[in-house]
This record gives sequence, C-alpha cells and structure tokens, in this order.
Amino acid sequence: MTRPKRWTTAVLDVQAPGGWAVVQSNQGFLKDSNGVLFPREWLKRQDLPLMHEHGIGHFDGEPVYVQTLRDSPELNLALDLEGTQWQTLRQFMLADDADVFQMLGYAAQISTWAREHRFCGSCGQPAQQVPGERAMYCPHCDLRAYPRISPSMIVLITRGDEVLLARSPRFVSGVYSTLAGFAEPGESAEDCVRREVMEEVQVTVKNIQYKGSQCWPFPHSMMLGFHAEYDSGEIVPQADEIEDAQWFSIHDLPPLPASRSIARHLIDLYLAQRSGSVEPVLPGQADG
Ligand SMILES: NC(=O)c1ccc[n+]([C@@H]2O[C@H](COP(=O)([O-])OP(=O)(O)OC[C@H]3O[C@@H](n4cnc5c(N)ncnc54)[C@H](O)[C@@H]3O)[C@@H](O)[C@H]2O)c1
Ligand SMILES: [Mg+2]
Ligand SMILES: [Zn+2]
Repeated sequence: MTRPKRWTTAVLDVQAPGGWAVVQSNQGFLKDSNGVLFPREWLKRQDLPLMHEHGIGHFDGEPVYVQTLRDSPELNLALDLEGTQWQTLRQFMLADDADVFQMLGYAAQISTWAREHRFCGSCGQPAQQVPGERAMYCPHCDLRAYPRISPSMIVLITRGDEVLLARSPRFVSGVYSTLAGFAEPGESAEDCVRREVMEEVQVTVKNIQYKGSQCWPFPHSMMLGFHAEYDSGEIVPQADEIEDAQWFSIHDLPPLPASRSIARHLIDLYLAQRSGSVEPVLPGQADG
C-alpha cells in the first residue's frame, strides 16, 4: 500500500513571506522539541548570521525554506534560542523519521551547492538565484550551475556462502561494508564497479547486476547499487583507502552498516535470497 508522500521538492520564491524554514550551520540542523521546522517570520526576528536562503519544497503541504548560516562566533547565538540544539545530518538519518531525513538530506544538498556556487565558475562574478528554477545564474556569461550530484557505485561481491566486505579507516570501529567508489568521466557504472574493485581489493568480478539506487547526501552522492560474483584473484587491500578486507561467511558476519544504507540493503538482499526469505525493499524503490 502506498502512503502519501509528506515531503515533495519545489522551487519557492524567497521574496514571499511566511512558511517554515530549516536552519543549517556547520554544526548541523537546528532542532527543538517541536522538530526542525521553525516559523520563518519568527526566525527573521532572531537576527541570525544568514548566508543565504532557498525555497526547497513542501512538508505536509506547507512551504519549506532552508536558511544557511555563516560560520561565525555569533553562531552560538542560535544556542541561546531557548530549547534549541544542533544535530548532524547523520544523527537525523539514524534517529529520526524517514520523511524528515529526506527533507533535510535535500536541504543539505541544496545548501552545500548554493554555498559553493555563489560565484560563477567561469568568470568569477557573483551568481544569483533564478526564479522558478533550481540554478545559480551568471548574467555576465549566461551560465547556469545546477545542483551537483556525484554518481558512485556500490557493490556486494559474493562467492557462494561468502561475501567480500571491507573497512575504510573512516568507518565506525569494527564495521565492515561493501565496496564503493565515485564514477570517473568516460566510464559506465559497470566499468566503475570493475575499476574500483580492482583498485580497492585487486580481485576481478563477473555477472554484475544492478540492484537499485539511493540518494546519499554526504555530501552529494547518488549510489548505484550492484551485486557481482567473484571471478579471480586474491584480496590485496588498497593502501590508505582500505584498512582491511575479508571474505566473511553469511553465517558469521561482522558489525554491518546502518539499516537505511544501500550497503546494508545489498547485504540483506543477498541473505534473503540465500535463505529463501522475503526480499527487503529499499526506500524509494517500490512502485507508486
Ligand atoms: N549509502 C551507502 O550505503 C554508502 C556506503 C559506502 C559508501 N557510500 C558513499 O559512496 C561514496 C563513494 O565512496 P568512497 O568514499 O569509498 O569513494 P572512493 O573509493 O572513490 O574514494 C574516495 C576518494 O575519491 C575522491 N573523491 C571524492 N569526491 C569525489 C567525487 N565527487 N568524484 C570523484 N572522486 C571523488 C577523493 O580522492 C576521495 O578520497 C561516498 O560518498 C560514500 O559516503 C555510501
Ligand atoms: Mg571506496
Ligand atoms: Zn560568469
């Protein structure tokens, strides 16, 4: 059964009054006991060090803006707003409801892109928001910069009852995950799978199958998820990038990534297939 979507994106006019805003700084998003949406007119009266504002969509039918604050000592002022605190996007992913995380993930991506495109990359002149379009525009060279999305592959490699999992030095202690990496210009997603797997563990794979995708707003990845079968080679972890990589029995797995990640989904999907149980569905994949 499909549930109505609580969050939908839209380009809203920043000159229009009213509505709600989420507030982002380098410390995360502001929240209080009512959540992350603050009345926009009330925020304007708080005199926060605003860098920019973008109208990003509707939550439960109400207009939502993102307000991005400058890094400054004044930022602690926000903590003087009674009962508020900062929470990182990762904490929202782990703790809060999926609709709120979807909204904040989008807000974070728009805010990051807008902050990094205040000036034209071609001529260096100030860029401006385009009414009705999600673009930063340079009137001098008629150049539009659109939100940045970075395609990345992620792959679960299997060999019968074994799965190849690895640790990056960036991971939470003890956690092993599937291999991942950014696509380079000139390659297909499947080329990217083969290249990254070779670079990170020096094995070859076969029967590469696409399994689904996920927006990963840390800071702007589009994860393309695959399953592949082991073909040949011994594991040799890539220096600096891969702390450890091993074959694990599906009956004796290490700590795994968070359940909302496509990494975890690819593993859970394979476990379900091996045991003949119901296959999990990744959020955003179901029809309707
Ligand atoms: N959702 C999930 O389940 C999940 C799981 C694992 C990784 N990921 C994400 O996958 C992405 C790629 O994984 P990785 O970090 O192993 O990548 P990677 O193996 O390509 O290695 C990272 C390196 O790629 C380079 N890089 C950084 N940003 C880039 C970009 N936009 N385009 C090209 N190269 C870039 C840098 O040199 C960086 O050190 C990351 O965003 C990571 O957070 C998501
Ligand atoms: Mg990688
Ligand atoms: Zn320009």
